[in-house]
Amino acid sequence: MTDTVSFSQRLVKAGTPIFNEILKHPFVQGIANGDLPKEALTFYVGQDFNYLNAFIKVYAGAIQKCENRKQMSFFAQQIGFVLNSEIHPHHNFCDVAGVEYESLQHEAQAPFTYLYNEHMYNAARTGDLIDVVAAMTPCPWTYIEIGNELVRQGKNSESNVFKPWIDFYANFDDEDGSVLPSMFAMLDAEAPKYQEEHLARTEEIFLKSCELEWEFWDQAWNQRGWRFVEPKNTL
Ligand SMILES: Cc1ncc(C[n+]2csc(CCO)c2C)c(N)n1
Repeated sequence: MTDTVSFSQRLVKAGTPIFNEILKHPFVQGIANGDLPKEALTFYVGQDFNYLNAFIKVYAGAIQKCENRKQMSFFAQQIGFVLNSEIHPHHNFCDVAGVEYESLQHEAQAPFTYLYNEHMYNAARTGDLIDVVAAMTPCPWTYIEIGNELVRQGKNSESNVFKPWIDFYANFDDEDGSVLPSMFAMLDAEAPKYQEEHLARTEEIFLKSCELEWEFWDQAWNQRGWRFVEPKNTL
């Protein structure tokens, strides 16, 4: 019976309690209800710009672990996508906050941005392809699920200032070449090569990224910086 559950389904099942907490988070509820403080929005965009730069570099690290051109072209396409398209939801937040996007592109890295980025870099440095993909999957998985859930709840009405953000993620896989199905397929193709001991560690990598997604929202909601250190801005 357990054999019928794919590895990606196992990860999604394990991550669902964390995803449910993400949905309840006041920042995500603020997107749903079209009401977020300017400070939370600008903090989020400044940190997310930094996160996306790391995400692109982790894709480059994943390319080094590929065994065929199909996998390589998927990651290469995603690098282009993150560079060119992920900026749309950022512009939505900036427009609502009334700030220029360019003014938020040199923010110092906050603690959970650092932790999440380093978590992905570590998977790319020390793990196999399955481990890097496991570290990266909660990013599209949770955002696409948030978008879909908010559309199901009818939150993307014309009156919601965050309609463009919700629609962007709800329609995500139509626009950019099925990132989530491709990542799930890669996880499922790699998983049979490993013993349970390795897969349990891969699951932990996935779950840590899920938890760091929650922390990323929470960090922006509270504008949480370093306690004692004053970090330098990114160049
Ligand atoms: C903290 C954080 N997590 C996820 C996303 C969403 N996201 C970023 S890149 C990408 C495409 C993957 O190829 C997606 C869905 C975000 N913006 N910030």
